[in-house]
Amino acid sequence: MTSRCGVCCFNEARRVAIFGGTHGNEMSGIMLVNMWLKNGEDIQRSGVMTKPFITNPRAVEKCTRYVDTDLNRAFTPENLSAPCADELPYEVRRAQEINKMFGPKGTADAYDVIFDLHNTTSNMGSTLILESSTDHFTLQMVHYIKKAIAPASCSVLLNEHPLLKYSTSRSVAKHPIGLEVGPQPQGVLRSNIFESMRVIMKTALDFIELFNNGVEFPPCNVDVFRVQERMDYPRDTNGNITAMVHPDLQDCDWEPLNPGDPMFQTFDGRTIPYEGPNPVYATFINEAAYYEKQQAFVTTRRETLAAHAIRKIDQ
Ligand SMILES: CC(=O)N[C@@H](CC(=O)O)C(=O)O
Ligand SMILES: [Zn+2]
Repeated sequence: MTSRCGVCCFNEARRVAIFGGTHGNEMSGIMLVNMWLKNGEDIQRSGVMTKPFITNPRAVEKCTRYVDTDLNRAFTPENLSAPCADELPYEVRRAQEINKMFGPKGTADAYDVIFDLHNTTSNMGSTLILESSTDHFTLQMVHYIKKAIAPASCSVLLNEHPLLKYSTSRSVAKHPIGLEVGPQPQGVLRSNIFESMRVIMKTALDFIELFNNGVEFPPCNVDVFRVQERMDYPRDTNGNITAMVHPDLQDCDWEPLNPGDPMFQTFDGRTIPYEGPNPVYATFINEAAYYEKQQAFVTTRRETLAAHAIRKIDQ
């Protein structure tokens, strides 16, 4: 990235990948990618090479999140540099392959953009997930998508928390972006969720085409929800949960959770309130995949980010 006259300049985004099946039971992304592998009409844009790709085929085949370990946590420097060996967990070997094909992560050879398609059992609607508040290319893309799909809406989750950030499949790209759409049960395909995801992907590719054609995008603001804290269920000494998400919180993703508001409900009907110091916005509420990660929901706070003007580097 270079900056001149307050405009951030980036190389054309010529190599773009769309990942589906990073989790093998999140059906919309898997079905879309398989559809696009057969017929790529939706995703063809002039001057853009877009590659649809199933990231965890063994998990897809079994319709399970992962086989040995979560692929969307596997792209750590240690894993990516581990000597190749048959004893390595399947997803670690797969991460190394993906890093070779689409990376190497952190280098000039890496793909320009990787979209990673996910579904959640939470009532989050369409959510774009960003990993950096200073990537003005993805901020501009998110702004474009939000405007283009209105009155439909799309939230933006920013995960650059020093401890809670994880090493995603998309992190191999120069500009990583996650797309999380719910609610959709694991292993289930819902047409409305599939369609929302398809529209957002088409819109994102429209943005990339415009950018590559030399369109300059003026400065703008983007409202995001920044990941703050992970909240676990109450558990007994054996690690079993002793309460459920409270009915007043269930399905209330992106709504304010105030100190004193009901948070959990014990099996005998007692309410456990939220006791944080100030109001937060909860999301990933009751995500099925997060029971094993000791996480009932995530708290976020709202923030407005200023995106710089961008355009492509003159060649
Ligand atoms: C439900 C789910 O899989 N969510 C994704 C979120 C992300 O891609 O950052 C994950 O935990 O990897
Ligand atoms: Zn997922």
